[in-house]
Amino acid sequence: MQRLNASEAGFADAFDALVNGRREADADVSSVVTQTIRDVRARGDVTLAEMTQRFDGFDLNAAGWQIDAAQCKAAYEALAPDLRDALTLAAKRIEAYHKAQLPENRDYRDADNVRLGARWSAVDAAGVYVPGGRAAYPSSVLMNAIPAKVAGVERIVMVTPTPGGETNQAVMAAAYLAGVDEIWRVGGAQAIAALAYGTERIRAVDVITGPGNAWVAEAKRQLYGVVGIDMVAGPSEILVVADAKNDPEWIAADLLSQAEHDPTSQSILFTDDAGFADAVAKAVDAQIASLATGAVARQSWDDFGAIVLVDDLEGAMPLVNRLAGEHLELAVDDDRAERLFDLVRHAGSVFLGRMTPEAIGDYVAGPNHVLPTGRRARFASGLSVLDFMKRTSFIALDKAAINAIGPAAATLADAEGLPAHAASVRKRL
Ligand SMILES: NC(=O)c1ccc[n+]([C@@H]2O[C@H](COP(=O)([O-])OP(=O)(O)OC[C@H]3O[C@@H](n4cnc5c(N)ncnc54)[C@H](O)[C@@H]3O)[C@@H](O)[C@H]2O)c1
Ligand SMILES: N[C@H](CO)Cc1c[nH]c[nH+]1
Ligand SMILES: [Zn+2]
Repeated sequence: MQRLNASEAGFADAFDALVNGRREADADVSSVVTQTIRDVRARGDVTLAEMTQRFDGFDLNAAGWQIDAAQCKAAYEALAPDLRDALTLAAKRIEAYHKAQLPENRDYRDADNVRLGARWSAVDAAGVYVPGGRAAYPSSVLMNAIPAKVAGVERIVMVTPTPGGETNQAVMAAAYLAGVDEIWRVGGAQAIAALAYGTERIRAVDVITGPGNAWVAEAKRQLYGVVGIDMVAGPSEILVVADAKNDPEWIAADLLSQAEHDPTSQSILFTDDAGFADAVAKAVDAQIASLATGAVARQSWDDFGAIVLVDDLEGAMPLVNRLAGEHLELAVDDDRAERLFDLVRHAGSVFLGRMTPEAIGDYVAGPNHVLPTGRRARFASGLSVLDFMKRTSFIALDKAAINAIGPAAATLADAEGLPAHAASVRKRL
């Protein structure tokens, strides 16, 4: 973990390095992914089986390529009651939040009696990536598949790695709860390529959503345009802005909640109190020692973690905006959290006040936990129902309407040197 002090000489350069440090697609990841995409296009299922053997350690042809609906239903029914209740609560809250995102069609006539509007429709097929390399993510099943369902997608195809051939009961139960139509036991960049281009077994989809590690995120980025994507959601990140009135143990746990996802996750604390910074650093070290995920969290914290000491928390906000983090906690009194929130320009999701740990958003709050990473909150938003929909505009004119606006169109066509355009309008005037 690096310690930075905003009032020391050299801070600007050190902070620039923190902002510009690449944790995700370095040249290696990028070229490996390009080659993987080529291989999947050329050899389809053969490549998927080979890569699954190499990375997930099992034989797809022997273990089976798919998890079927009956297995998912059985997993749901066999789930421990508290886990089933938790999944159900999460699903209900996620569904309610995302239903409110459904857009409205428009259809109206303007002052020239031109009929204008736009009609929303769902994509035909969506591929949802559910990570599964280091941890199993039933919550990500819900966060992807429920918005797709709410949007009205007819075919929801889930891909997820099953390391060692082990299927995860909670993931299957969540797929049943969310109404996933197909599940393929493949992961990584190869699964994204399979969804984008199709293989002998897997039919291509129109949109791919979901989070994943650096290879998965880079594959989505490279395949955008062949398919639609939600955004690039790679290794998790958290920025915490906290004053000394917090319990350092709570803030340490918040930082570690994202560090434990991936060795390239990033957790950064901004505080205005050097003593509090020391206490959090100490608590992080102590807590890592007792985490089952401690090795991953240690690597993330050591390599990418930071504590930034600032003069005042309001002054930290321009720095926070430059980092444009996936998650931002404002762990201060509620009224101050509102004031700091007003200064936020770039963040995937914001957690207000001392009683709102980021982990609540990961599971049960309702807004989507698939969020832009790698500073992409500057231009991207979290997954929503709209990622599974597209808008078709429409125009209808009658004689009066074309006489009103047609001459201007013909004049513009003349100016562009496109006489067939001009004629197609003038013939109707
Ligand atoms: N941003 C978000 O919204 C969000 C949400 C949840 C999880 N996440 C992130 O998702 C990620 C989950 O990662 P994971 O690894 O546990 O699961 P994963 O499913 O994303 O990746 C596992 C797959 O990665 C591939 N892979 C692993 N090492 C490779 C290598 N050296 N070369 C090529 N391919 C390789 C393999 O195919 C493997 O099956 C974490 O980074 C986590 O932070 C992000
Ligand atoms: N924090 C992750 C998004 O970066 C989402 C998640 C799922 N489960 C636990 N956490
Ligand atoms: Zn998380």
